[in-house]
Amino acid sequence: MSSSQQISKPPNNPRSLKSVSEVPSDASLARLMKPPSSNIISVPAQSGCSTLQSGGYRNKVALKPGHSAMDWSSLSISKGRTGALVTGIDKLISDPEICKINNPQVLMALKQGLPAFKIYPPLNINLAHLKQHKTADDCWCVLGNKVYCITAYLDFHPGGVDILLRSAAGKNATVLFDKYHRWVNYEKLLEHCYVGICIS
Ligand code: HEM
Repeated sequence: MSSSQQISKPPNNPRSLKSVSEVPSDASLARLMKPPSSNIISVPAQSGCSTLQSGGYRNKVALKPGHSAMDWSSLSISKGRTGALVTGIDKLISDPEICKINNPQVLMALKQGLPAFKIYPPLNINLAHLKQHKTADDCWCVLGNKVYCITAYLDFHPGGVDILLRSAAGKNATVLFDKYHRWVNYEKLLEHCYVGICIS
């Protein structure tokens, strides 16, 4: 075989033999591809989520300027890290029942200004005490078995302040939280608002 014949020999790849018009377009290729369903974890529908109501209706509220998810993230990192987003600590320290159910060293750390989310072992908080934090300027709730102060988060909540004051303030909000948005990572979102463990 001469060197010129070698150069003109068509390559082995059969696709390169087709004319441009024979090569399937992206859309027709996509039709031929195996559906990706085998890679997708099946997630049950969220019946309580307003996003799934007919017509794509969403129950989100218009947040005030400066109250986006990004703003919350900055606030949480700046102020939250110092413990400044947790309200009502004075009430906690002066509650005799709380003093009884907590290790004195844990309470001392709190009195000395250590942010609650940094305290280990975490503070124990009973339901009677939780109920004392149910107003817009001092609002706590339970998610899972964890107590969070959501006072600063109220105005950042995409579902609005009212629903939180009605259904979460001073209460265990786990069932409703999961009903509306099980996918929201509250442990991350409220990381610096963590107060302690709820003991019943
Ligand atoms: C207490 C901690 C809570 C946090 C950190 C939180 C966080 C969030 C976030 C991040 C969203 C946006 C979700 C998305 O776009 O996919 C949202 C939406 C919403 N939340 Fe909450 N939430 C909390 C509690 C609750 C509770 C207790 C209720 C109900 C009683 C509720 C009702 C709603 C509603 C109605 C929406 C709008 C959903 C939509 O229309 O798609 N939230 N919340």
